Amino acid sequence: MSRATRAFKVLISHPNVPAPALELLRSRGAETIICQSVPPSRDEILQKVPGVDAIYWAHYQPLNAGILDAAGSQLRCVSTMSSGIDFVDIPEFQKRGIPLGHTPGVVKNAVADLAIGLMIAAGRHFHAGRTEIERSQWKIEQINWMMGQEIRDSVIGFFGFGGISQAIAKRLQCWDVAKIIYHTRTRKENDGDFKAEHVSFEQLLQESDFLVVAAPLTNETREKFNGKAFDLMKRSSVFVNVARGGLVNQTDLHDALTTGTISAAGLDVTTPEPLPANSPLLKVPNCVILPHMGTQTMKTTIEMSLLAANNILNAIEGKPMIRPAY
Ligand SMILES: O=C(O)C(=O)CO
Repeated sequence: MSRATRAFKVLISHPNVPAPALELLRSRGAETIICQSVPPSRDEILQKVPGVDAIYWAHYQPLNAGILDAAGSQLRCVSTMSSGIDFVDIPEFQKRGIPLGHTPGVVKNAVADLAIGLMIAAGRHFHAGRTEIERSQWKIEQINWMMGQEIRDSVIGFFGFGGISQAIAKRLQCWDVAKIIYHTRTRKENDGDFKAEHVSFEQLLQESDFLVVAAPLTNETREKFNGKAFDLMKRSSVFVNVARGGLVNQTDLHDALTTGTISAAGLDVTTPEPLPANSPLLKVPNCVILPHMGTQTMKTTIEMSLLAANNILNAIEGKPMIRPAY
């Protein structure tokens, strides 16, 4: 056992946290108390959390005062196993001075791969094409059928230019794109590494052939992509969201897709999640929808799980978390 600490208790909110993360915690003195319900049950968490030293939050349900109160005043730290932390009441953590960690960075490659998949799937009408086969409407004899948007010679726009956007931009360096532009509050110093240009939000909307959303959900970004925004986009543009459904007004997106205001959308995230099977968005042929699986590769999931475990171990050992959330 390396750098053994006194025994401490960690509540693990989900039974499927990868074994390497559990083994790491145990090798450093943790007693792991693992919730067994899938999806996680708040009742089970509330029953098991009293008295723990740390909480390993491996799902997206609200993490707030109710959980912290139930844990008790001995609680020393919490880490989510996620990059996004929009479901966490951060002011409550700050008020109590409880260190909070999360797992950005390690998610970027898997999400970038999936984002490019969505750009192509939406831009080249994968879902509409499949639907036409099922409807026996295969019209290959029509030269202008299923015309899509190529990545080559396109302006690629990013809303947010953190790790995920930069991983996409890095991949696209050899795709012969016309230009890479992005909108963030302030210019990113390393944007030259990606030959990317900082632009206003309006310019991003007006110039992008593909507009990729990869930014946190905050009060400032909530429903940033609404009817007004879609109206400014090109009619041929492809909208991709790999961040959070809450950045988009989904009714307005539905209207923009069905009225031809924009050409297509590729979404890994929606509101709500899970998206109900009768959602009108699922009936829109020019919308490719995935069930929030951006990080669903074993490699990335293990990396996320180890980072969350190391956040906790650092805090327990009195060191700064590797990826503190505030
Ligand atoms: O890590 C996150 O926040 C995710 O949304 C994973 O897809």
